[in-house]
Amino acid sequence: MSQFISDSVCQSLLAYYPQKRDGGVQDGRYPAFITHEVDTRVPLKPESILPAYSWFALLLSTMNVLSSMLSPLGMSTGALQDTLKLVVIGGTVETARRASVSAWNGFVDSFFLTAHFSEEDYPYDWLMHWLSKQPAWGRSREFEITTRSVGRNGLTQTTTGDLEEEEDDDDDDALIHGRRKRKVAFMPSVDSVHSLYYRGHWLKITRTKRYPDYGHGSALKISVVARNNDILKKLVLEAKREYEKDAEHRVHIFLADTTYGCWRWNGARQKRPMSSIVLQPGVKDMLLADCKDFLCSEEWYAERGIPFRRGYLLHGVPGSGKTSLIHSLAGELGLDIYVVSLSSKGMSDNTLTTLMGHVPTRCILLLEDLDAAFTRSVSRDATSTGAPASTTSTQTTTAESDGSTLSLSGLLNSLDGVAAAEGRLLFATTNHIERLDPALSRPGRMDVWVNFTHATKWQAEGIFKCFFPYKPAAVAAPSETPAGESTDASQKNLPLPKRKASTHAIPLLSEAEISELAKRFAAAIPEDELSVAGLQGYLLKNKTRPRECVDEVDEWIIQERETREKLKKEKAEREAKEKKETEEREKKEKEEKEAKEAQEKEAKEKLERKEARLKAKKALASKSDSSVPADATTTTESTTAPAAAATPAADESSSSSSESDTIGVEADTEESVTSEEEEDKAEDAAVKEGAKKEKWVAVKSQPSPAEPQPEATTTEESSPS
Ligand SMILES: Nc1ncnc2c1ncn2[C@@H]1O[C@H](COP(=O)(O)OP(=O)(O)OP(=O)(O)O)[C@@H](O)[C@H]1O
Repeated sequence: MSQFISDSVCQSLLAYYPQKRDGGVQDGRYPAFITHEVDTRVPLKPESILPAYSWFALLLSTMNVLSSMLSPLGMSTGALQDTLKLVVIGGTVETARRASVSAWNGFVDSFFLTAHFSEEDYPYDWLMHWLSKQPAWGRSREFEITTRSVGRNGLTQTTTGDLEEEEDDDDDDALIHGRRKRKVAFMPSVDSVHSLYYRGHWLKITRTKRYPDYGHGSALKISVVARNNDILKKLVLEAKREYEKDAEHRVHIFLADTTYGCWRWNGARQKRPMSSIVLQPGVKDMLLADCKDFLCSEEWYAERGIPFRRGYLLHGVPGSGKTSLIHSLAGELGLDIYVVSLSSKGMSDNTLTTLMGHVPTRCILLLEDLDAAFTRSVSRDATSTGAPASTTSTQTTTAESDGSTLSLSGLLNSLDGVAAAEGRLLFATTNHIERLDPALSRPGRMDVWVNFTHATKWQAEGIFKCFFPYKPAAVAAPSETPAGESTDASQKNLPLPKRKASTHAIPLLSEAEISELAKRFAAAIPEDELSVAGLQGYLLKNKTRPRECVDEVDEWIIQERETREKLKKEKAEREAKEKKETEEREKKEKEEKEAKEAQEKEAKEKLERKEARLKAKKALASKSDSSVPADATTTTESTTAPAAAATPAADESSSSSSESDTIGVEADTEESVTSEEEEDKAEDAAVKEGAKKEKWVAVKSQPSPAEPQPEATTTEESSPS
C-alpha cells in the first residue's frame, strides 16, 4: 500500500517536475530527488524541500477544486478523494523522511573536516607513507598488501604485519638464494572507508582512483570530526616529518615524460657520500659551497632583480665523475634530481618549456650530454659539431619522424624564459664543450664551469683508499696524520662498513699499509691518461686483493694501453672502411645518376626530333590538302593512276614515291629528315606508316560524291592496312 502511495506521489510529482534536476524518468527510474532509494550521500537540500511543500499545497487545492467541480454533476468523488488523500499523506511522509536525512547529514557535515590529497602532489606521498606505518592496518579487515615502494619514496617499509621473520628485521640487504628479500607494506585499499584513531580523533580514510579506467591517479580523503583543522595540520606535518626522515638517505630521481609533458618519479637512489668522489683538491668544496650559498640567497637575487637561477657546466672526458658528482651533491643538499634528455623522442620546444615550468623551486635540473642531445635535436646532423652554425639551423628546424622538434632558441627560452622555474640548480654535462653554442654556455645560463680530466695521481691514490677499508682503530694502532698531509675526505681510507660481515673475505690491512699501497698505486698510474672509471673498474676486479692489485697495476696499464691502441686502430680501420664504402657508394650513385641523366636527355632529344618530324609531316599534309588545286590533283591522278594500274601490287615504296612526286619540293624536306635518322630506320618506317595513315584519315574525311576521287583512294587501296 505504502508502495502504491509513494508511487502515486511520485507520478503526481513528476507531472509537476518534468524538467527537475535529474530530467524526469530515466531508464525506468524516478529522479533521485523523489525515489525511494535516495542517495543518502547526497542529502536533499532545504531549497529542494520547500518547493516540494508548495507543490503539495497546490495539489491539495487542486483536489478541492476538482471535488467541488464534480459534486454538482452528481458524480461520486469518494474514491478520488481517498486516492488523493493517500497521495498527500504518502508525499508528506516521504518529504519528512528526506528532510530529516538531509538535516542529519548537514548536522554531521558541519562537524566533519575533510582533507583531499591528490597523487600528483607530495602530501599524498607523505600521508601514504605515514599510513603504511600505522599499526591499525594490522587489525584492519580490508587492506592492500604491496611489496612495492610506498609512493614516490622508494623505501621498503617495515610496517605492522610485516611478513618478515623477526630476527631478519634490520638487515635490509639480506639475500635468500641470491635474491633480495622483499618486505610488504599494508596500505588502505581502494574505494573502501577505513577508520583510524589518531590523537584522540577518529579519522575516516578513503582512498579512491580518480581515473579508474586508466589505472592511475589515486586520491586520498581524510575526514575527522573536529571543530577546526588543527588536527589535520598536525597529521600532515607529522607525515611529512616521517617521510623526510626516512627519505634522508635517498635521492629521488624524476624523468621527463615527453608524451604528457610532465615529470615521472623514477626511483630513489641511495645517497652517495661526497667523500667517495675523488676530484682535484678544492673542486668539490667550491661546488658545494657555491650551491649552498645560492640556495640561501633568494632575497639577495630578488633585491638586485637577478633571476634566482644558477647553472653549472661540467665538461670533460667520459667516466671522470660528472654525473656521480651531481648525484652526490643532490644527496648532500637534500635535493631531488630532475633529468631531461633533450634527444628523447617527442621532445619539442613546447614540451621542454612546459617541463621547465613544472620544476619545483628547490631541485637539481640535470641536462645530460648536452652536446649529443643538442647536435641531434638542433642540427639534425650526426656529424655536426653543434657549433654556432646550428643556431642558423634552429630557424629551419624540421620535424623528424620521431616528433622531436627542439630548437636551440626553444632550449634557451625554456632555460631562462619567463616560464622557467626559479630556485633550481641547473647542471649540464658534456664531453665536448667545443661543440656547444656560446649562447648556451654563457654566464647567466652556465655560471660555473668545471673541467673534468683523466685520472691524476692524486685521484688514483684517493680512489684506492676509497676501495680498501682499513682495520678499525681498536684492532690496529691508530696512525697519526703526518703534518702537511691532505685533509680531503676522499684521500682518507673508508672505515669498515657497518653492515654484517660479507661473505667474501676482504683482507683487513692496517691504515698505514693501505696508505703505503695507495701511494705505490698512484705512482704507477700515469698522469692524465686513464679515466677514473677505468681505475674503478680495475679496483673492482681486485677488491679482495689489495696487495696484488698494486703489484699487478703495471701489467694492467700495459694491457690498457694495448687495448686502447687496438681499439683506436680498429676504430680508425672501421672509419676508413666506412669512409671508403661511403665514397664508393657516392661514386656509384653519381655514375648511375649521370647515366640516367644521359639516357633521359637522349630520350628527350629523340622525342623532340620525333615531334618535329611529325609536325613537319602534318604541315606538309595540310599544305598539300589545302594548297594543291583540284586540277593539280587531277594531274597527279593522271600521272599516278597509270602507275598504280600498271603495278597493281604496288608496294609502300611506290606509294611513297608517288607521294613524293605529288608533294614535290616539300617532300625533299621529309626525305632529308629521314636521312638524318638512318640509325633509327625501323622507327622511321613506323613514323612514316603513321603519317601515311594520318594522311589517309585526313583525306578520307574530305571526299564528296560530287568531286573526283583523289589519289588517296589509290593510296588506301594500295596501302597495306
Ligand atoms: N672522480 C671520480 N671519483 C669517484 N668515482 C668516479 C670518478 N669518476 C668516475 N668515477 C666512477 O666512474 C663511473 C662513471 O662515472 P660518471 O658516470 O660519473 O662519469 P661521467 O663523467 O658522468 O661519464 P660520462 O661523461 O660518460 O657520462 C662511476 O661509477 C663513478 O663511480
